[in-house]
Amino acid sequence: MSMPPAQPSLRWEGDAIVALDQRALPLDRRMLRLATVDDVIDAIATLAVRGAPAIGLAGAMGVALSAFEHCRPGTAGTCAEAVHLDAQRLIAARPTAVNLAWAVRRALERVPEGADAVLRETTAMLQEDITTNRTMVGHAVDTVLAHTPDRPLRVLTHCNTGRLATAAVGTALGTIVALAAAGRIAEVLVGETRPLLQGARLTTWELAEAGVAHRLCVDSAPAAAMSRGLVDCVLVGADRITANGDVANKIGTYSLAVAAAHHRIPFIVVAPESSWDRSLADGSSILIEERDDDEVTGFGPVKSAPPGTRTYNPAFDVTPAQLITAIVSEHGAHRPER
Ligand SMILES: CSC[C@@H](O)[C@@H](O)C(=O)COP(=O)(O)O
Repeated sequence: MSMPPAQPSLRWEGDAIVALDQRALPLDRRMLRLATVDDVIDAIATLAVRGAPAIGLAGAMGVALSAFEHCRPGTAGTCAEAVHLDAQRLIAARPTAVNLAWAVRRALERVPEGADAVLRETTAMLQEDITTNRTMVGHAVDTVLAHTPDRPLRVLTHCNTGRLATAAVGTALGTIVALAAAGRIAEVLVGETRPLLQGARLTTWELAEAGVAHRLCVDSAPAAAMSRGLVDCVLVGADRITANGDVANKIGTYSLAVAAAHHRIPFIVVAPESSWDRSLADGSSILIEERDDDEVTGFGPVKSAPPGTRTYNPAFDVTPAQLITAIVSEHGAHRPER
């Protein structure tokens, strides 16, 4: 199956989820058909579907798949129990992005009304993601322009926060594409985002698709680029934002924020309201996903470290609120207290 560029990264089709396999990009555009809860868990855990809003939507659709499997007339008791167990497994597929738990729980609320009601809820969530993206990007464009010089900008971004990570234009990357459409982008510097290369494989692909000028750099280059005046603003997404404004995002985000603060460069986070977790006072209690050694000791079949090398491989880090210039959602810009 191949997909023309404008189609969304995931959708419901017939009796299954159809998703672009992000593991294969940019070399191969193949679509996956996820017909069972196990398919969805595997797609989320292996990052075939990735990015906080997108895994939330996939998780919610996973609840719909579970409801269609377990809930038929006369199965009320067993249905609720079975779907709740599947929901717990879906939430556990990736622990850091709160959007996953938020979306799965929202879909779960519809289970007593039957599987069709769960599916309708996921369709509503998908539509909401489209309008949320649009509104959020509008606020984020205004916020960036309020904090940067009046000329085409050099912006730096990390990981992938575009249409692949959401159901629509994206968050930070959607903002960059909108700024480019308004003639306000000179160049985007894209951090490659080791170990799984979401920047190198996905963000460059999206920027090329949108016709936005960009250069790829290794994850250790941004501080040097800032010191040479190559960065006017840093724009990133979020996986979980705590009550005080601490932000968990892709590993490497924290070091970008430290470097940006040192160089007095605005550091702006763009994320929907569903990325906020106000039940946590600050980022110290965010559960950070640790991933397998082999993501660091090589890439795909190519090994770069001696066999048996142990690794430190957190998928995310936490940027303290005081390093953040603004956090922008569909409700507007929030400036964390310093
Ligand atoms: C709009 S996506 C926001 C975040 O989910 C994104 O910045 C990120 O860290 C994604 O990590 P990933 O491990 O690729 O799912």
